[in-house]
Amino acid sequence: MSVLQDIVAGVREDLDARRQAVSLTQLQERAAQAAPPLDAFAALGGNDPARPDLRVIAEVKRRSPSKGELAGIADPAALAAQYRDGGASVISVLTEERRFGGSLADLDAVRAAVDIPVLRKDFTCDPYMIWEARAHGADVVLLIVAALTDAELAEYLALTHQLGMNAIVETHTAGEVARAVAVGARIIGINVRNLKTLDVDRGVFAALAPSIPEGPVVIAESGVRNAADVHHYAEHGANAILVGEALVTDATPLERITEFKAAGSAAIGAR
Ligand SMILES: O=C(O)c1ccccc1NCC(=O)[C@H](O)[C@H](O)COP(=O)(O)O
Repeated sequence: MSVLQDIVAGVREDLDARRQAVSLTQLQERAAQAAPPLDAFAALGGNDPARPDLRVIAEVKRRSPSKGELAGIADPAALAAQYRDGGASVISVLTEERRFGGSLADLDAVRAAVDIPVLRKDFTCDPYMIWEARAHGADVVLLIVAALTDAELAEYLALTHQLGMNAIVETHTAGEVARAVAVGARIIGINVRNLKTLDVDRGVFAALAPSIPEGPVVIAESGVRNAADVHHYAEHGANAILVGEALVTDATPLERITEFKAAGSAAIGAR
C-alpha cells in the first residue's frame, strides 16, 4: 500500500465516524447558512490575463508523514493573520488528523480570523467532505487526481463549482495533468512531492508546467526552502506557490512571504 493509499484509508475511517455525528442533511443546512464563498481563482490572479506577480498560498501545517512534527502551532488564527499581513492570497489549512495533526477546529479558527480565501486541505474522497468544507466556511478544496477516478474527479469538481467554491486539482505526472485539463480544472497544482514515495523532486514542476494550456492558474506545490526555489518555480511558469514547512518553521513568516513574493514576481518579470 502506498503512503497516499494509507492516508486515504485513515481519512475514510475518520469520515465514517464524523458522518455518524453529523448527517449530510445537517451539513447541507450549515453550508446554506455559511457566508458565501470567496473567489480564490480571482485572488490567485486568475482573472488577469497578464498574471504579472506571484501569489502565495500559505499553509497551516502541524506535522507531516515525511518530517514528523514541524511546529507546535498554538494559535492557528494568529499564524493565518501573519500570513495575510505578509501578503498571502489564500490560507491553506491541513485538516487531516492522523498524519498531519490538523482538524476542522483549525479550519474554523482560521476562517474566523481572515477575510481572504481559505483552502480546506485534505484528502477529499467523498462528496461529504466538500459539503463539510463549505459548512466550515472554506472557499477552496483539494482534489488529488492520483486519489480519484475520472468519474469521481468530474463529480467532485462539479459539486465544488455548484457550491460556488474552487478546487485545486493536484497532479504529479503528465497523465494526471492531462486528466486535470480534460476535466476542466481552473486551478491546477503540480505537487513536486510524490505522495506515493514522499520523494521531493523540484524538477517535476519545470517538466510538467509547459503541458498546461493557457487559462488555469498554475500552482507549484511543496519543496520551497528559500527564494531561489521560488525563483525556479516562477521562471518555469508558476502563477502561485503553496508553502507549508518553510513558513511554519520560520520565526518571521510574514517577512518570508514578502521575500517569496518579491523573488517570484521578479522571475515572472524576467520571463
Ligand atoms: O508533507 C508531506 O509529507 C505529505 C506526505 C504525504 C501526502 C501529502 C503531504 N503533504 C501535503 C502537501 O502537499 C504539502 O503540505 C504542501 O504542498 C506544502 O509542502 P511543503 O511546503 O513542502 O511543506
